[in-house]
Amino acid sequence: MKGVLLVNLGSPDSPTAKDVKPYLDEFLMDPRVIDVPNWLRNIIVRGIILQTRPKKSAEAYQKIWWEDGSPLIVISERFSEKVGKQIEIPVALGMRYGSMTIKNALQELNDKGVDEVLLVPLYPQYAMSSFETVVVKTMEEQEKYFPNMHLTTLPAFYKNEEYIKVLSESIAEGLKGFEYDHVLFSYHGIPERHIRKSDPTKFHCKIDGKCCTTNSVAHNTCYRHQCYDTTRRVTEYLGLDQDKFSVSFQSRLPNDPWLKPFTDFEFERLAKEGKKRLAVVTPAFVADCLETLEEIAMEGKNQFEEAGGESYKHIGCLNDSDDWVKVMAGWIEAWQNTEALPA
Ligand SMILES: C=CC1=C(C)c2cc3[nH]c(cc4nc(cc5[nH]c(cc1n2)c(C)c5CCC(=O)O)C(CCC(=O)O)=C4C)c(C)c3C=C
Ligand SMILES: [Fe+2]
Repeated sequence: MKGVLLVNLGSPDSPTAKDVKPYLDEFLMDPRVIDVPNWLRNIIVRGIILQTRPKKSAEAYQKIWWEDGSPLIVISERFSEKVGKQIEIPVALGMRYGSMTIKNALQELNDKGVDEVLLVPLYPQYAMSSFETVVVKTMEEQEKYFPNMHLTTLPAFYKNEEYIKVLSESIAEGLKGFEYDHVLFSYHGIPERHIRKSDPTKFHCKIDGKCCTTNSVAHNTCYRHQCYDTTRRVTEYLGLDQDKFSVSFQSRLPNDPWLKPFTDFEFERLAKEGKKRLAVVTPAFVADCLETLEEIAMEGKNQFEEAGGESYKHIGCLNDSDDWVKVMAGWIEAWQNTEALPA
């Protein structure tokens, strides 16, 4: 029997340093997130980052936490429930980090008699620190605990026409009635090294301003290309002029070189260039979370206004909107009936 496993990143159990610390430990000790030798990751994460970050992160989580819990988790649960109501096969929700484990979600499906699973990493673009780690972890759990299960993975859907349409239309809706000079497409950042590591050709990705627009098989796993391509498709759909939008990358850690331009620097640059009315969209996320609600909607607004900006709007993610639920349910039904996966 067929079933579906939706997976997102996960959140701490509560917005306290006590609960944020083990969550960050699991997250940052993932070799696909901090990709250095084990001994060095131990020093960086446990010896340095976890000494101060849990308190700071907990404070940020407190600002966005909902009565029902973490926005990312609550929204993902609502989405999963709505998708479940539109299709005929079981759906389970798991998180890569934290207490809503992938193993428990697979167990839930197994208990319902599911032995053919469609794995849906809830990330539009491919990165080794998001999409890939979900796939690898799910395969490990499946092989260890559910050897009779068969897994199929839904590919990163950044260029799928239905996704682009639903994303573009939700952005258009968010822009309605807001007079803007500029739309900033802010994607989660990753270290530049991850781009080169994920390049199967080992020579295409140079991050030189040309490689992301020169055709290559490397684009199948290139986060930077996929972010720019999402932006190109959405702005074409919306008919936005080239000088009305730009791309940036947020949420970096203070280690290696990360993808540029940085979102916080862009707030300043745009305000100083006279783009006083700014809309910000965050298409690396399908559900609003700490990175969108705190870093963009709250901190970003302050940064932009301090730099001279006058009006600012964060346009929320697709979340559990009916149109997005319909798109996901359609993909699942296509796989259920014909094994087809969205292109
Ligand atoms: C697009 C998806 C994501 C990628 C790629 C990604 C890479 C990445 N993230 C960190 C470090 C942190 N990210 C944190 C929060 C966070 N990250 C994503 C998504 C991606 N991360 C989401 C959805 C969230 C929010 C989770 C929530 O509960 O709402 C955090 C925790 C918060 C903080 O302390 O800032 C860290 C740390 C790295 C190092 C990385 C790539 C190498
Ligand atoms: Fe992150």
